[in-house]
Amino acid sequence: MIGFELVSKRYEGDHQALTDVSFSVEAGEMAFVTGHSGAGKSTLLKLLAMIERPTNGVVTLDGQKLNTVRPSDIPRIRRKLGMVFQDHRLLMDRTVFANVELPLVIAGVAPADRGRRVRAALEKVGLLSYEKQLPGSLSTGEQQRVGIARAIVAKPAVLIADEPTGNLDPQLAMEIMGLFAEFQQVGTAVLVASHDLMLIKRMKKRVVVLDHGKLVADVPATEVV
Ligand SMILES: Nc1ncnc2c1ncn2[C@@H]1O[C@H](COP(=O)(O)OP(=O)(O)OP(=O)(O)O)[C@@H](O)[C@H]1O
Repeated sequence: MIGFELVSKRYEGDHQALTDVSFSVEAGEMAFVTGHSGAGKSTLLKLLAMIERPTNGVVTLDGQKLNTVRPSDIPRIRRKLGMVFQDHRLLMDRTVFANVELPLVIAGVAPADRGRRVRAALEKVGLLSYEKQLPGSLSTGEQQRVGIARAIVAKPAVLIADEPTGNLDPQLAMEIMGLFAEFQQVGTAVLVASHDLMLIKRMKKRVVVLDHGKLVADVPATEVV
């Protein structure tokens, strides 16, 4: 579902962020990508989201090579991808409902279908009764869950998250990770960048470790102790 084959990324100014990274994540699999600050975790996710392009190597999403995608095709391919950010990036002047509905509007889903799907996503994250509220009236953890509802409302094949629990307390962080694990169980490929090693250990999922842009370990879920 997600494939990296000898992927390197060099930013302008000669900064080598990733070097020859190869791994894949299958449908129904969840993996963490971890490593020190600056190790290349965000860059890896940005390549999948087509926010950045690799300098070398091949990135694939659902069998499609992203290297040769034309700019006009990017929105269509991005629909296969749900993205969650640490700072959730919600529209603060729109209701919770409108925020979660946005990907469906962009995808051209008929208004009659949107309400049902938005409510299903909000129910999944336990926020059904908040639909008419503005994000500012919600707690940080609740706002993060709205971001997750928005990421999954269009039923993406792949879910990626960049430090999604960065500013949450440990209990909430576990709850959010539990939600990701649920999506894995229904067949979504889930890739989460995090430097929270305690949390990663507790989740007992596969762990891909980056060090200065190189993949230095790929620990299967069964070997996470
Ligand atoms: N747009 C950019 N231009 C130049 N260099 C960049 C750019 N984005 C990232 N880098 C550099 O690439 C390296 C990898 O950055 P990246 O953000 O992928 O790391 P990270 O592992 O996500 O770090 P953190 O945990 O601090 O978010 C860093 O040294 C960073 O300074």
